[in-house]
Amino acid sequence: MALERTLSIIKPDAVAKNVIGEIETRFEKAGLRIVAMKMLHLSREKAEGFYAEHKERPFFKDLVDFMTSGPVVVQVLEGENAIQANRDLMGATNPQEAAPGTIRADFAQSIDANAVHGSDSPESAAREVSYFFAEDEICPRS
Ligand SMILES: Nc1ncnc2c1ncn2[C@@H]1O[C@H](COP(=O)(O)OP(=O)(O)OP(=O)(O)O)[C@@H](O)[C@H]1O
Repeated sequence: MALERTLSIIKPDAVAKNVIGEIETRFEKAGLRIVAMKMLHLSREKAEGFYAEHKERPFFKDLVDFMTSGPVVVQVLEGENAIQANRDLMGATNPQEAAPGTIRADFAQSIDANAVHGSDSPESAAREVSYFFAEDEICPRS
């Protein structure tokens, strides 16, 4: 077991539904420590850079439109196997396929408006955490 950090985003649909607190509670109850957090409204440039790996995909413009449609909450979660633990809490990308009790099953309405993002590998976690946070904005490891 390894202590990891992962980047999580509460997307505009979940912020608009007033479920920020419920989602943060799930992280805390699962033993994922919130070690950095900020609310912001992404510019197109910031959202396009974040999702650069998807820029040739047909859904890229819709994804950027959606991610810039309202504020998001970005946080760094730390814990044992945090990357996979967070993805287990999130559920499948398509909420119709997400297991009962997951964040997406409970709060998401569609594959675009799917409530949360979570890094999917150690490499993407490192890139994504540093895309939003300087090292001195993250609480030191406990
Ligand atoms: N076929 C699709 N149609 C529309 N939007 C999509 C589609 N596939 C993915 N997306 C959107 O792009 C995001 C990034 O896709 P990716 O394949 O990285 O999914 P993910 O890793 O499950 O989700 P995320 O990266 O947000 O945690 C998804 O969360 C979703 O909002």
